[in-house]
Amino acid sequence: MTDTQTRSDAPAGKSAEEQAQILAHALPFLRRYAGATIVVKYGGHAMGEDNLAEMFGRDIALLKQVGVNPVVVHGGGPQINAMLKRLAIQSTFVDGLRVTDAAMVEVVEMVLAGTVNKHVTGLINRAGALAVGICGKDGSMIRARKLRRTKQDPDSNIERVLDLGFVGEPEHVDVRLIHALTGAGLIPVIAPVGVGEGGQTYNINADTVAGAVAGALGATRLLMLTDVPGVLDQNKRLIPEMTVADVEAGIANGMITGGMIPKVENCVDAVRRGTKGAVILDGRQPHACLLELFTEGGNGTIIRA
Ligand SMILES: Nc1ncnc2c1ncn2[C@@H]1O[C@H](COP(=O)(O)OP(=O)(O)O)[C@@H](O)[C@H]1O
Ligand SMILES: CC(=O)N[C@@H](CCC(=O)OP(=O)(O)O)C(=O)O
Repeated sequence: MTDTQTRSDAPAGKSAEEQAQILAHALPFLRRYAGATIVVKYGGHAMGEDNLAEMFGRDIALLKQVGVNPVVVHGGGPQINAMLKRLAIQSTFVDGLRVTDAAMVEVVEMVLAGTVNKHVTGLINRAGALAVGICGKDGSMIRARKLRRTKQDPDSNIERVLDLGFVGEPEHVDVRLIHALTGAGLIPVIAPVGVGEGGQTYNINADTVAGAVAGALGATRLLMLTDVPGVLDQNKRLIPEMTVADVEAGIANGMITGGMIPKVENCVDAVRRGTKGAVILDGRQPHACLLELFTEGGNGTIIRA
C-alpha cells in the first residue's frame, strides 16, 4: 500500500494542549461504542462500485479493531436479478418482495448464501479482520414462516390472500451463533435466508432480517445503508431525528412512500424490540458508517423510541 498520509496536520508538531484536543474529539466516540453491537444492513445496490465496496470492508474491519462488534446483514436483489436473467427465469415483485417459487428459491439461496455472502466476507477479510459468512439456516439462526400478504380488491372491497411462494418472515432469531462468533473475535456476515418447518428454505427481505437481528441482539445501533441521505421531508431536506410516532405520521401523511415504507417499518420494529437507535443513511457516501458513529452530528436519520 502506498503511504499517502498528509503529515501537515500531524499532532507531533502541535502543543500538548492541541494534541489533547485532537484526541478529545475522537475518544468519547470510541468510548461510547466500545463493546457495542452495531448491525449494518449492506444492500445489493451499494455493492456495485468496487471502490466503495473495498472501503466498506475496511470500515467494518476498523470498527472491529477499535473494539466495536459489527454484525453485517447483506442483501443482493440486483445480483439475484442478474443470475435469473442468465438462467432465463422471469421474476415478479409484489410490494417490493420477489415472488419466489421452488425453482427460484434455489437460485436465491445460491446467490445470497453463496456468491454474495462470500464476496462481502472477502471484502472484510482482505481489510485485515476475520469475517465468517453464514445464512439464517446455519445454527437454525433465523426460524421463518411463510409471509402472509393480503390485498384489498378495489372493486369488490374483498380482501384477497396473495401467494408469494417461499417468501418468509422471521419468527424467531436465535442469537447464540452470532454471540459465539463475536465472542471469538470474528465478524458475522449474514445472508437473508431463513429456515422453516421441515427445513424449508425461505427468501426473506434483507431489511427485515437486519431489523429482526438488531432487535434480537438489543443492538446499540442498526445502520441501514441505502441510496438516499436518510428520510427526507416534503422539501427534500434531511430529517436528522425521528421518533416512532413521527415515522407513523410521515407514512400517514404521504411524506414517506415506496421502498422507504418497509425500511422505516423495519427500523421501528428493531427499536420496539430493544435496539437503541436505527439509522437510515447513504451507502453511496464514502465511510458512511464511520461518519454516523464517530462524529458529533451523526449521518442520516436516526429513529428512536
Ligand atoms: N421521505 C422519503 N425520504 C427518502 N426517500 C424516500 C422517501 N419516501 C420514499 N423514498 C424512496 O425510498 C427509496 C429507498 O428505498 P429502496 O429503493 O427500497 O431502498 P434499498 O434499495 O436501499 O432497499 C429512495 O430511493 C426514495 O426513492
Ligand atoms: C423476499 C425478497 O424480496 N427478498 C430479496 C432478498 C434480497 C434483498 O433484500 O436484497 P436488497 O437488500 O439488495 O434489496 C430478493 O429476493 O431480492
